[in-house]
Order: sequence, then structure tokens, then C-alpha cells
Amino acid sequence: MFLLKHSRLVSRTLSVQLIQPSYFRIQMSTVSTTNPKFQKIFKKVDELKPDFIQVLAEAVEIPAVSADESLRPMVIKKAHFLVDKLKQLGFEDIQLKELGVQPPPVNDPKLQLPPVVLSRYGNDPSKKTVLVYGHYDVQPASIEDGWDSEPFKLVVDEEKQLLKARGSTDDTGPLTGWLHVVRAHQEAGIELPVNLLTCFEGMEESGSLGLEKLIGQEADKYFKDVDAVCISDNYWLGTKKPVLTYGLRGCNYYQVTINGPGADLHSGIFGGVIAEPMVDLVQVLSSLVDSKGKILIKGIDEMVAPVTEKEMKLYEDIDFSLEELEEASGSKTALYEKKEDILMHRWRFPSLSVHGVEGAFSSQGAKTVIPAKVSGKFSIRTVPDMDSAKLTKLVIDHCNSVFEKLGSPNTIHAELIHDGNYWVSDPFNAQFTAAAKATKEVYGVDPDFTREGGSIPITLTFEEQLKTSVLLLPMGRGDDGAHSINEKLDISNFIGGIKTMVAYLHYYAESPEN
Ligand SMILES: C[C@H](N)C(=O)N[C@@H](Cc1c[nH]cn1)C(=O)O
Ligand SMILES: [Zn+2]
Ligand SMILES: [Zn+2]
Repeated sequence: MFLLKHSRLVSRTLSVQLIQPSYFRIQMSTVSTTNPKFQKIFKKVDELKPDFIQVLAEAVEIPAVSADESLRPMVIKKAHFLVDKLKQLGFEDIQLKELGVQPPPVNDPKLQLPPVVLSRYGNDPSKKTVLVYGHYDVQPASIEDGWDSEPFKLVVDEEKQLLKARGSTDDTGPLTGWLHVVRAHQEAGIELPVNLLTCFEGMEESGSLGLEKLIGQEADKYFKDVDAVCISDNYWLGTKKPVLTYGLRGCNYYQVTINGPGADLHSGIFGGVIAEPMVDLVQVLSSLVDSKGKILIKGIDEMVAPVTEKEMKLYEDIDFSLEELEEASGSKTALYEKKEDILMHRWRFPSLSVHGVEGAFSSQGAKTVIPAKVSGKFSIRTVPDMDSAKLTKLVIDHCNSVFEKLGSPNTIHAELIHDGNYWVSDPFNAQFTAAAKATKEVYGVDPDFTREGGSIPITLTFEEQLKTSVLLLPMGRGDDGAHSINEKLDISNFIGGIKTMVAYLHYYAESPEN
């Protein structure tokens, strides 16, 4: 349980690719309101839709991939892009907080972390202060991965009514949504009901390195008046029903490197006569998890909090099905059939995923090489009550012990690259109540209360350091393809999400509680 604090533009150059010829023929959003309180501002949000899409188009064009060292200047460029937009909107006290050099493992030991963008809109002591967090970095993407279009060029698909680009749903679309909330208020001539602070980071997809320290340093400074934190960086569970989210899994990311010969070698000359790092690595990787998703590292199951009867009842009421999972994954490869099993394995049990191998041959064709050094990448999604340090010891000991049994002359080095905490909160508070009313206002249904299988490493830090509640208010849907190819955000979710943000701020401002 957390403690609550007690206190009270746009460039006109089109840079989008259109599936249909007319950019301005995008249908009006179907989501609306009957409440006179929101009619004017929701109408303004609808009217500004082309401008909002244009800002998204400009933003996603910057390939801000935090995992790619060579693209670090682009991540920094995107921070400056946001600063320009914030200035245009009249945000004040805009600060680019530098976080120093990136800690190892890193190729360039002088690599600077991207800055955190802090800013403020309004400073009225009679109003509540809401801190909104988002991340402007994105996952890697390239057309060769199988995208239908260039990933860093926004496609406005009028037929399907969606916006396609890397970052559209994770998290550039939702992040820019907060800026649009301010613009809509300005143009509708309506005062923003709260003071708004922003904290936009550029390393979330790479473990939020450096941010935890900054939050601690600014807790009594920049963030001293914060009453509530709102994060829009996750998704509805399915495609139809809006949700509010009160839990996240954590993520411990590991790398296991096998080092062998001095250079990559010809397999015809050296095959069969030297020990191959790739052969050792696949054995280590295959010892981690089985094909049913069971983690094979001893001691992990014992750390997981037991399922309670009260908790089991929660899953029954959630609107979700195996069919929705199959639809979102584009396959019939689910490990579980029952809704309850799927939800528990996404939300409250750990999972281990093997992501890839650095240094191995991975292109088309038939290169006959023996790679000299290979690093396997895998991560474990963590849940209550797992302890990150204990987990890391179990993982590293396991890798070393499996490798030792191989009797290989090669060497192994297993290490943690980053870890981020899991988070589970109590959704019965003023923020969640305001967001539930806002959701009903926009979408006409009560939201489901869900947990999220993904991770947002900084969430727990906000709750603990700022002593406020945190609300996760997702914009996109479960089939958006975040981290995948053809990532998209439905236009109705973009516009509905902005309206939900607007209504949430108003309802929260009116709430007698913090
Ligand atoms: C849920 C959020 N939009 C997200 O995608 N988070 C990432 C965070 C992460 C952690 N390690 C690396 N990235 C995720 O859940 O993978
Ligand atoms: Zn992500
Ligand atoms: Zn994200």
C-alpha cells in the first residue's frame, strides 16, 4: 500500500504516407459525449485531429532507438523536438536533465544517456498537480523485419482508420497525447483544471537507466507538489474494452557471452577441430525454459507469491478470450486455453523469453562461418515476491553450471544488463475513480481493471519516492503490435485516448480526495 500526499505550432508540412488520397477525409471519431461539460473540448479534439496526426508524423520520423548506440544522436534529437513543442504550447521551466554516461555493458564507454525532459504547465497552488510520464525512445525496427512500410514514416490508413509507425502506440502516440490535451484546452478557451508536469525519458526501452536516481534527486524539488502520477504507456487487454491498469511485471534482462577462437573462422577448415561458441550457447539457452513456457532454473518458482481465492475471482470478470490472444498474436500457438490461465501467466507468473544472439550469422543465404564470440540475450518478467538480486544469482549460477557440464574449453560470462521492478497497486483511489468516470464518458462503458504483462521500470519509483498514487491509463489496444512489425494505433484510440486524458484531469481536479 502506498502513502498519499495530503495537499490539495505545428508545422504544416505533411510528412505522412497516405493509404487513401485525401488526408483530411479521415472520418470523425465515433467516440463522443452527451455531457455538456465536455462537449466543447471534445469537439475541439475532433477538429484538431489532422494537426495531432501531423505532430505524431513528425515525431515518429526521428528513429529514437535507445538500444542502438549509433542512433543515440537521434534519441537526443527527439528530446529537443519535444522541447520545441512544449515551448510552442507555453510550457514553462523546461529542463533537459542529463543523466551522464551509460553504464556497461556498452561499446562506447563515453556514450551519453539521453536527457529527461521536465516541464510545467500552470503553477496555481489552488490546483492539484499531476505528473505525466512517457517515453520518447522506441524499440528497434527495420523494413527487413517484415514491415509493410517504412517503420519510421507514419502511414495514415484511412480504410482501416489507423496510424502505423514504430512508436505510434509505444509510446510516442500517448506521450504526444498529453501535449494535445493542453492544445485542445487552449483552443477551446478552457482552463486546464490542474497544474501539469511532464517527465519524458529516452531510455525506457533499455531499462530506464539513470532515471531512478533523477526521480530521487527531484522528489523534493521539481516534483515536490505532485499529487498524482499518470502513465499512458500500455494497452487495453483486447481490442474492444477500455481498461485501467494497476499492475505491471518487472523485467530482468540478461546476456550470456561465450568466447572462443580469436576471430570468426572458416567452418570447412576449423569445423570439427575447434570448440564452437554457438554450439555451447544454444545448449545454455535451451536449458533455461522448455517449449511449454516452464522456466527450468531452480529456485524461481519458490519466490512467486501464491495465488489466493480472492485473486482467482478477479479473473472471472475480465473481458478476454483465447480468440483475442490468437488474433493479437496472429497465430494459434497459445500455451493455455482457459482465460484465467492466460491472464495469470501474463500478469502474475514469471516468464522467460529468449530474444536473440549478438555476433551470430543471421542474414539470408548460407555463410559457412564459425562465429568467434556470441552473446545470447534473454529476459525474465518478474512478479511479486521475486527479489531481483536473488534472481540474478540463480540465473548466473545456472548458466555457469550448465556450461561447466559441457566440458568446453571456451569461456562464459553471464551478466544482468538491466532490471526494472514489478508494481502492483490498489486501484481504489481518487485517480482511478476519475479515470473510470472519464473512460465511461468517452467510450460509454465501465473499464476493466487489469494488470499488464509488460514492464515500465520507473513506476514503483514514482510511487515510493513521490509518495503518490500512480495510474496507468492506456491509449492503444492489445493488438497494436508494440515491439512487433507494423505497430499501429487506431485513430479512434488516439482521439478517444486524448479525450479520456482530458476528462480524467477534470474529474480528478474535482475530486475531494487526492
Ligand atoms: C509496457 C511498455 N510500453 C514497454 O514496452 N516496456 C518495455 C520495458 C522494457 C524493459 N526492459 C526492456 N524494455 C517492456 O515491457 O519490454
Ligand atoms: Zn515498449
Ligand atoms: Zn512503452
